[in-house]
Amino acid sequence: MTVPALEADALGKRFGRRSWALRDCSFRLPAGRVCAVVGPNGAGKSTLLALAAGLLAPTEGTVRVLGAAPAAVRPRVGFVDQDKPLYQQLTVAETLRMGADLNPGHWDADTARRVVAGGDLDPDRRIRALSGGQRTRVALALALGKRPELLLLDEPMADLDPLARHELMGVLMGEAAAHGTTIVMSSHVVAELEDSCDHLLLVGGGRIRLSGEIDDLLAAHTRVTAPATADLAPHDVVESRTTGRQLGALIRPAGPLPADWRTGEPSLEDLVLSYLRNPMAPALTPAPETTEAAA
Ligand SMILES: Nc1ncnc2c1ncn2[C@@H]1O[C@H](COP(=O)(O)OP(=O)(O)OP(=O)(O)O)[C@@H](O)[C@H]1O
Repeated sequence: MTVPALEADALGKRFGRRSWALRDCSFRLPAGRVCAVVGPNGAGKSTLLALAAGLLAPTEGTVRVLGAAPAAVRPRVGFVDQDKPLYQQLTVAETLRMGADLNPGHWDADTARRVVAGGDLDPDRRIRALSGGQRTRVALALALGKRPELLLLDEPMADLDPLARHELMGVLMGEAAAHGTTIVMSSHVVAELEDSCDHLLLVGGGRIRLSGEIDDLLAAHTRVTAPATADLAPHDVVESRTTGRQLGALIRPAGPLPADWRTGEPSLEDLVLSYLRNPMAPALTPAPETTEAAA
């Protein structure tokens, strides 16, 4: 069996005495996947990534990264925090040199230089003089230069312009394809993730609400239009709305659907938005054994 890139078992993190940022999170991410982590503000995405990066310790449960405790595999993991912490007084070139010094034997200078060059950045410019998006580019260059097996990115595209997003997404996908790098990336822009990600973790209220391969998750759901009197009861209902004599719903069918219902597969954005609009919708997180068998 291949070792999963990321594996959480009943993982929980509490800040202070009562406030749980994450609770009872169990999932398994096979190696080599590009995984989107989505969820509303305050859902627990950054907390989850910081736990995986070993920057926070779990309050309960476990998280294993590349088959080991996060702290034990730090050299094999790249992490770009939402705040992109960099040394403000260093220049761009000095920052990349620091990357090379900190990662002897596995520093990919070409990739790091290419990421920086794509932004037309002056290598002698100090970090403190860069814009937010330019800083993101340097942070991504540092993380990619490390040639990590797992790359954890907390909203990496948030302050990039559309062209830079497109270009850097291409660089990330190129890395994943060329080196089998597992990428876990939180984002609020779901439409952008549809073409690049193959795995989804939807976090809400500190819990995992959806986890799995995106194709499987989409195939498990059906958007239906039925007569207003239709009985949805045997199915798991994510959301439903009646307008006049018609009922529109997103369901997880529990069996064959009546022939007079119109049906279609949702898009990823439709699926995610439906779950976000309906925090009480039943979760779909395959049992770890199932994921393991599929892997
Ligand atoms: N250091 C901390 N101390 C206390 N509470 C915290 C801390 N970090 C996060 N939290 C709380 O944990 C919860 C989850 O926060 P987290 O930053 O993980 O959410 P998020 O999904 O990344 O949100 P966003 O999309 O806004 O970035 C929130 O209620 C937040 O207030």
